Order: sequence, then C-alpha cells, then structure tokens
Amino acid sequence: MRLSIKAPAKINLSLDVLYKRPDGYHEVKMVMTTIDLADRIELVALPEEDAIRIVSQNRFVPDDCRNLAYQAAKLLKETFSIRQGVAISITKHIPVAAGLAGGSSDAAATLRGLNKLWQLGLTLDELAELGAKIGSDVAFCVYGGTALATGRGEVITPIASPPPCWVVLAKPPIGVSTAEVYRNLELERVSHPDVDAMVRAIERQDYAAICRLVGNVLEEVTLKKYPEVAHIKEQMKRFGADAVLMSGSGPTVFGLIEHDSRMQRVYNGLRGFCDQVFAVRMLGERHSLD
Ligand SMILES: C[C@@](CO)(OP(=O)(O)O)[C@H](O)COP(=O)(O)OP(=O)(O)OC[C@H]1O[C@@H](n2ccc(N)nc2=O)[C@H](O)[C@@H]1O
Ligand SMILES: Nc1ncnc2c1ncn2[C@@H]1O[C@H](COP(=O)(O)OP(=O)(O)O)[C@@H](O)[C@H]1O
Repeated sequence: MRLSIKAPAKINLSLDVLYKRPDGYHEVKMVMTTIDLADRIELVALPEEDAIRIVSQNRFVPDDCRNLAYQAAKLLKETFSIRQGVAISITKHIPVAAGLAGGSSDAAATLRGLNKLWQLGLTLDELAELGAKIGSDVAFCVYGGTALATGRGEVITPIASPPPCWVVLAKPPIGVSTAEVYRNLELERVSHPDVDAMVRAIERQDYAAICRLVGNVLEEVTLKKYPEVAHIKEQMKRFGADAVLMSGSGPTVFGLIEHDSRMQRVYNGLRGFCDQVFAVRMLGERHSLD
C-alpha cells in the first residue's frame, strides 16, 4: 500500500517569547498559519521488513534517525508495537532550516499518513500530543490552518483564517539554528508584539490591522547576525509589500500583499538578487491536507 501526503510550511504572523522556563525551553505566544508551499511525503508499506527507510534527494536533509519524519515513524512503531516497516520518500520544496517548519511538517504528515497506513484510528489531538515529543512546532503542523500557539508552541487553539492575500517569501542562502536564536535572545531588551490584538484583527478580518500588527521578537537576534535578512526586508518594503516580517527563527522573510499586480512587482524585484523566492497563498482553515 502507498500513500501520498502534503506537508505545508508555516509562517508566524506574530511571535512573542514570554520567559525562559526551568526546562530550558521558552514560553511562547504566537499566531501561526499554513501556506501553500509544501513538501510531498510518500509512504510505502514494507510488510516483510521491520525497518524505516528515508529517501530524499535533498543534500541538506538527513536520511537517518536525525530526520524528523523518521522520528515520527519510530515513535508510532514503538508506542503501538508495529511489527512492519515503511519507506518514507520526501520531496522537499520547503527550504531547509528556514523558519518555515519544513522538518516539523514532514514529521506531522508522516504521523497523519501512518495513522491511515497502519489503521491506528488516532484522533488529530492524539497525533498532535505524540508530535509534540518530536518538536515544539509538530503539534501545530498536525492540524494545519491558523492557530494561537502557546506553551513551548505545542498548545494549539484554532482561530479564524486570515483574509485572503499573497505571501511572498524570500530566503537568503544561509541556514539558521533555532536553538542558537533562542539562546541569544535578550528578553529584557526586546519590544513585544501584541499577539492578542493580532488574533482579534484576524477574527474581524481586518487586513490593514493584521499588516500593522505583524511582529516577531526573534527577528532582532537573526537580523543582528545576518544583515542580508535586514536587506531583504528593506527591499520587500521598497517593492511595495503591505507588511514584511521574518518567519520563526529565520532567515526567511515574508511579505503580505493584497493585490496581484503588486505581488508580481515584489516577486520580480526580489528575484533580481535572491535565488529562493516564492509567491503563494495562505491555506487558511484546517482542511484535508492529503
Ligand atoms: C522558532 C519557531 C517558531 O515557530 O520555529 P522555527 O524557526 O524553528 O521554524 C519554533 O518555536 C521552534 O520550534 P521547533 O523548531 O519545533 O523547536 P524544537 O525542535 O522543539 O527546539 C529546538 C530548540 O529551540 C529552543 N526552543 C524551542 C522552542 C521553544 N519554545 N523554546 C526554545 O527555547 C530549544 O533550545 C530547543 O532545543
Ligand atoms: N524532514 C526534514 N526536512 C528538513 N530538515 C530536517 C528534516 N528532518 C530533520 N531535519 C533537520 O532539521 C533542521 C531544521 O530544519 P527545518 O525544519 O527545515 O527548519 P526550521 O526549524 O527552521 O523550520 C535541519 O537543519 C535538518 O538537518
């Protein structure tokens, strides 16, 4: 049996860090939404072989136990004593180590897919709880859609989808370590975005307010280390994006744009100096991801 599952990227429209917790993680409060930039995960049952095989053509993606999709399969196998194997083929479209949760989304898609392939009958809530053991962003990726994420990112409250608009993404040719960005965050110095106001703006479909309220406390850390991220932000603003922000720990920058012609101008302008540029829609609500 064979299954193909879509694994979409996320962006953080608002990202606040409240404090460092005794367990070493940071307490966060953020608004996340899935976008139509996705990896494709193909699962093939290996009934005769008790192994997890990862196939990926991307040289930045590990093909062993370091792969988050591998860890998802292993977790399900061990938790439910599954005695058969699976081949997981990952076609990457989401840039790696980019602040877009590509690896987390691959893990979440693997959880959703294996739930079907192995007929486990788990709910999304149960899959999300398992996913949180793999990484903080995996729970959100299990559901997709738009949500307020709290705790270390694994406590998910669904909210309305933002009004439709374009999302133009540009990733400079650097990879960022999430752990390092959190480590270098100086909480007493940052200005905090108003996450509750962002949730309210989304609930009342107020595009202008959403654009005004975007904010990310991690931006300062990454911008300081990589001036090219600040440069992309400036250019995106200059070409006419309605709002511009770094996603997650970066380095990807996204712009929100309402009108098609403006989107084209921003996209073409960025392509002039940046290799990885995408223009996509938000996916909005929780939906059938497969
Ligand atoms: C910053 C965010 C925003 O959505 O996304 P990315 O930039 O990774 O996409 C997330 O908080 C990233 O979540 P995720 O990438 O799943 O992180 P994890 O694997 O759980 O943790 C990696 C490391 O980041 C730090 N970490 C992560 C989450 C958190 N709430 N506090 C932390 O301090 C810890 O040092 C941890 O060891
Ligand atoms: N399936 C996967 N896809 C991408 N990266 C993965 C995957 N599994 C493990 N990784 C590792 O996780 C790290 C972070 O990747 P990714 O999830 O793309 O970034 P981010 O956390 O910034 O959103 C990468 O450096 C990579 O080595």
